[in-house]
Amino acid sequence: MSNKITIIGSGNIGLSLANGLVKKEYSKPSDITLTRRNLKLMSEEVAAGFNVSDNNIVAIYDAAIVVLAVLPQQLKKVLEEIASSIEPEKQLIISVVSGVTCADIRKELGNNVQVIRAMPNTAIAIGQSMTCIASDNANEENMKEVTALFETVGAVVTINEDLMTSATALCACGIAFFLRSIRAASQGGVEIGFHAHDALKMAVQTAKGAADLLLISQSHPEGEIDKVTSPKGCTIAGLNEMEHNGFSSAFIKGIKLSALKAGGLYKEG
Ligand SMILES: NC(=O)C1=CN([C@@H]2O[C@H](COP(=O)(O)OP(=O)(O)OC[C@H]3O[C@@H](n4cnc5c(N)ncnc54)[C@H](OP(=O)(O)O)[C@@H]3O)[C@@H](O)[C@H]2O)C=CC1
Ligand SMILES: O=C(O)[C@@H]1CCC=N1
Repeated sequence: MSNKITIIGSGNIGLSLANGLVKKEYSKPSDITLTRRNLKLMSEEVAAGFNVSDNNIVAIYDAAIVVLAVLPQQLKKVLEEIASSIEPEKQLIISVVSGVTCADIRKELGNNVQVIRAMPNTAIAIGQSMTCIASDNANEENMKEVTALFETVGAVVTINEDLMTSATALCACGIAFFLRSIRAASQGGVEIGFHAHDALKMAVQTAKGAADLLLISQSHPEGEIDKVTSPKGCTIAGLNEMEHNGFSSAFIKGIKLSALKAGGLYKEG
């Protein structure tokens, strides 16, 4: 298999993937082709070293892997455009498009095309993605190859395809949820006396420490919380106030709504 990768749709996630693969030395920029319709909107700095094209058919010509990274409502047109140029024996499709099944993609590209869905998040740009992958027809060799690709840029979990919209909400949208919680913490910090840049730095490192406690110690969040909450102390007072205001409930409801929405994006068009 050649090592050429073509990413159709070089927006937020397409570019993040390309940058992550280069940063972690999985690919050379010259082995990655990025496409978009409005090339003028891609700055020279962003495009540096990559092949860029506004012609999807030419761009996929010698690619071993074709990554679909356009919006769900833009996908049908792309699939119709590339359908007769895809070579199923030589080319593997990876789709990061939310709410579109492997079967939906094969309906346009043909039944003998192997399709793997991947749901990364934008931390892929720095090699810290949580990526879920699923397929209903890819062979073991291709699943292994795609697992290895995404493992160079973060952690990978293989899931059943019917859980892909849930993975979208928890992991891909999840980045935004955790970022907002860090922002909220920093705003609280400003109210209690810190300058904004100090408050943000403190909130970010505290969030990183909390995540690393779970990752490195393999412990449960409530076990770690119990270690912080002194009896009659200030932590439990703050935590309970947050819960009285619906903190966990708001997070859970948000994740459920995102999952619901993620499932309908392709059909909504
Ligand atoms: N953003 C995220 O964190 C994540 C997004 N996803 C999924 O990835 C997909 C892309 O999302 P995101 O990167 O945020 O979206 P963006 O809008 O940032 O990127 C979409 C890109 O597709 C390009 N595009 C549109 N039509 C075509 C076409 N016909 N041929 C080639 N390129 C085209 C657009 O450029 P132009 O208009 O110039 O053509 C744009 O660069 C979505 O399906 C989303 O659900 C999945 C995981 C995480
Ligand atoms: O918001 C969205 O629809 C996309 C999918 C997951 C992250 N961003």
